[in-house]
Amino acid sequence: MSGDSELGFTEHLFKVLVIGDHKVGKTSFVKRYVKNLFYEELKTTIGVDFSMKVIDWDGHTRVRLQLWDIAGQERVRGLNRVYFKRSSGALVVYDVTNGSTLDGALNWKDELDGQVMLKNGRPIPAVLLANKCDETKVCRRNASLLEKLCQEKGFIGWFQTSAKENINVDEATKFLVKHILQNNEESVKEEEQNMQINLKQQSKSSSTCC
Ligand SMILES: Nc1nc2c(ncn2[C@@H]2O[C@H](COP(=O)(O)OP(=O)(O)OP(=O)(O)O)[C@@H](O)[C@H]2O)c(=O)[nH]1
Repeated sequence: MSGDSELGFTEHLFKVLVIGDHKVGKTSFVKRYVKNLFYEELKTTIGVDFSMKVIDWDGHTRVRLQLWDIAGQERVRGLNRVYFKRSSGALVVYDVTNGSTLDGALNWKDELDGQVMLKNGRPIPAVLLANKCDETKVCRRNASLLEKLCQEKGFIGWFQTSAKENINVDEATKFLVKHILQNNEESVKEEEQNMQINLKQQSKSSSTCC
């Protein structure tokens, strides 16, 4: 959703999903990003938690980011179709200390692509987050595996992150928002082009009429 504010800002409201398996650090990532806080102990998310962050992107663009932190268990419960609707992008999180959560992240990405897409049929931008990197850094071999997975699965990129140590939290989110804004610009252009084509066709058919 986009519009012009009275102050001359273009305002955008984007819904961003934060998805991944149980305990990989989704809520921690959001809390670090929005409030710059970290907790060693957190209650398990039930259903979905919402947070909002307002970003002054540049001198004339303001982005309201609505973050949907979806409980890891929700994939099992199959309620994602409801949560994924009208989302503009996704942060797909796994825990570097728990290898099976990478498979989980790839499954989340498959589900996402099966349920939501851009107007032009392409997948919505998604970034893969290798979280808890304060515990073990992603080694070079794993880095090339992640590159490969990103290409195969259509992630726009990956970051090693730590919600605990505040590593790459802003950077990864900014990277995603940049892509969302680009997609938004492209779809506005496509709509304008389609409108012009329609107008041309209408004026052609009215001039040849009778
Ligand atoms: N070392 C380390 N621990 C983390 C990090 N991020 C989260 N944790 C810890 O991991 C545990 C789970 O974090 P949550 O943020 O609740 O995970 P979640 O993915 O939201 O979990 P669900 O709500 O069950 O889906 C907590 O004990 C956090 O303190 C991190 O970057 N590094």
